[in-house]
Amino acid sequence: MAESNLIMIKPLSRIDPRLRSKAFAFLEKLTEDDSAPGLHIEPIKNSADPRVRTGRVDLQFRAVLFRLTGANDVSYVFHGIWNHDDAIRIAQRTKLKTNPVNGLMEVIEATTPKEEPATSTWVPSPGAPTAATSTADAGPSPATGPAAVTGTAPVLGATAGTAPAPAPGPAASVESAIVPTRRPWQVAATRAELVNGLGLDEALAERVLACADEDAILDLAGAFVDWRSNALLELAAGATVAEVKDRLEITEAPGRDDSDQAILDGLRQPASQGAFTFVENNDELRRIIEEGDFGAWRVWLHPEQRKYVTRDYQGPFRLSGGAGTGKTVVLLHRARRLAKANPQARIVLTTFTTNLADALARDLSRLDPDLPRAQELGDPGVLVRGVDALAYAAIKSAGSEISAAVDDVLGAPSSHVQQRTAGDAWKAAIATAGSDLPAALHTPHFLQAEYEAVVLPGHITAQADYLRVRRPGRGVRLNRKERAAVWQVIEAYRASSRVEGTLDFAEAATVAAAHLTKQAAEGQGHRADHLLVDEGQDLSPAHWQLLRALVGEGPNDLFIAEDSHQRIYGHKLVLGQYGIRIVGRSQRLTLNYRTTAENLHFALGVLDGGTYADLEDQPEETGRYHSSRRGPVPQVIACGSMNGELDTAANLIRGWAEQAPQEGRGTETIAILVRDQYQRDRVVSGLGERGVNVRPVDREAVKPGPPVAMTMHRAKGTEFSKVLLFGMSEKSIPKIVRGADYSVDEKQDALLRERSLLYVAASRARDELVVTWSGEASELLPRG
Ligand SMILES: Nc1ncnc2c1ncn2[C@@H]1O[C@H](COP(=O)(O)OP(=O)(O)OP(=O)(O)O)[C@@H](O)[C@H]1O
Repeated sequence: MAESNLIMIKPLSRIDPRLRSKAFAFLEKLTEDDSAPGLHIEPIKNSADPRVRTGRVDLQFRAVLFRLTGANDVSYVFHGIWNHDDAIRIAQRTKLKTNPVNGLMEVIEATTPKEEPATSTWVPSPGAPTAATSTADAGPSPATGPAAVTGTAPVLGATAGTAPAPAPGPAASVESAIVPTRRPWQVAATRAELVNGLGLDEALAERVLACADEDAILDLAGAFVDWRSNALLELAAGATVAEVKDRLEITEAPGRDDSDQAILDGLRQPASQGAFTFVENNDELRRIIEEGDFGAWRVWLHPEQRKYVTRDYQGPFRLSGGAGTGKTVVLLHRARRLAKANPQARIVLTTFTTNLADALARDLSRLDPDLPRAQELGDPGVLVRGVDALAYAAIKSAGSEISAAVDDVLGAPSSHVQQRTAGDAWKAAIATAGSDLPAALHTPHFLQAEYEAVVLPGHITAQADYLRVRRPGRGVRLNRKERAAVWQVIEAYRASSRVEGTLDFAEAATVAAAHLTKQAAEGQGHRADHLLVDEGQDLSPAHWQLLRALVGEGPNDLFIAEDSHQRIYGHKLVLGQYGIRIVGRSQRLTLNYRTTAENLHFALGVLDGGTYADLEDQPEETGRYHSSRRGPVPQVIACGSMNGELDTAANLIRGWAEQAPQEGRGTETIAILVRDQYQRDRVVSGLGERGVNVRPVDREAVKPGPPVAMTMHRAKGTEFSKVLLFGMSEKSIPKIVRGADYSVDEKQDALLRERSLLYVAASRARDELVVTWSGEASELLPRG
């Protein structure tokens, strides 16, 4: 009996649900004893690679594998499962090889069996994807075969078919020309650099140079499973050969032969681990098979992601990246890496809302169900909490000692601060004490922003201090009289909260930070060793003060994931002002895993016209991001009336829901996103009247069942296969942007947040995106 290792290939690991249990049983047996008679592990006559084997999954299906003999053990590379005849043909033609320049392993398909594999000719297997309509069941699988298992030129990442969206209802006109798709492209490298520097063979280099537009190079990238897929994607995004090598951590390793050991060595390089993984045990194998492509993030990290997971930093680090570039995935893996390295470490993983924190907690369990989890702030293990929940936990654990911090921040001691201030408290304070306020400042929005950006962070408790405080980044200038008027309202607000025994969220975070800072100054230490922050762009000054106070300065103290294009709450700020000095420790992820290139292009189009700065106040550019996947161009549909728009939506959702089972998905992977709860409920009832059942989602998680409707804010952190953005008319832009009562700066910032909100919403769509409105279209929609 001979145990063996198993190496799974990323895109081929998606196995038709009907074959999952058989595939698992087969592979489990293979790792226990590859000579077990039921497996029928057999070499193939006239095969291009003598290492190739087929194995019997059941009467109809065969697995194709490669057997590698290392110094001490045997490993199998799992290539895929096909119908018997296809499997034999693929096994005859496919070969593993070591790249002569960089030593990485490659999967090559020979044009004919036993012919020296045509490394110089890329040969798509029958039915392999060549255009935007690549689907998960491309390849030689029969109708009953494994939809996800393709030929040697499989599709990367496509999880659902890309059938055109069902026709819109009556009284609607499709404005599909809004999004240009084909963008001209030219490789930023010479032929010699591609061949001698990167390691592409001559023919592939030729094909790369011949690609005239983005579609062509993306299609070419999708034809490979090994390191070349990511390398071509980087080239598609405009990288030079030096940049590709740097991002994928490709080093030169000439002289490696094609021996089994050389191939195994090549497989262990970071550039290979984005596509190949050594399966650790049967539990892991089961999860890889069961989760298929949806669990790919758990197993196959892009070399850049891996770098940010494993590297140590001597202080705060900032990882930026557009929607869907895998920032959250990095955070989850990094939390796990830190917890495994030191089980006693107190690791806090936090984000802006409770919903997002719940999603992080669920995904961390998916990543590693056995990871030690902390229940309370200060316990060893990983604690996952929303940032406001951290503040309240710190306040609760302080007991009556919190009184001094309340005094410090608010100017009067109190330990009765567990309740939250009512949402309309600023309005009430303006009504009580706002008579001297100029009209432009007469808004709860302005006062809350002033309070959170200037008053609380500075621990200002007296009018005299407010009158002379610096107000960087606040836009609106205030003279002395205006400041006095603002202060009167702030005092009224504080007085009312004092009577009620409440704190608002920003006050709670500031008070908690003050308490923790004092404790640390008294030598009582900090509550956490490592803090990992998601959605950093949405956090307020008080949050950053709290986070800085929770963890002492030191190695791996703060790791911040953020995307300033997705700031939909709060105001722009600069981290350095809150004791978080990044200086030179920031990097960006650019490969979008979630959305198709077409949807990404649309989403990025929404951002045009806004100017953005990151958390270090550096300009943030749009347009750097690229996607590995292709799909239909988003449809934008103008409707004559609300009723017409509802008819269109009903048609569309009905059609998508019918397609879902054929595409192997539940209907809850379809979402309608709207601007607010009122509209959400209106859509749900309007569709109900048209016989289409849609479930409104609020705070709860999305569960298997009918399509869902939710607000664009709630959609943050989620993703769906198909998304309808409903009601994208000019009227959907809220009053603060249109109304006369607001200052120019406030309006501009609010408009920027609206753009970001639409960008967030559009970037939730993995496969298909449709946008509808009635009346006048929102000015934020991209124009063709
Ligand atoms: N290495 C990977 N392999 C496969 N899928 C991945 C990988 N990394 C991320 N993904 C998938 O891409 C999608 C987006 O990932 P993630 O949520 O981490 O991105 P994000 O940058 O945090 O996005 P957002 O800013 O929009 O929240 C998820 O479906 C995730 O599973």
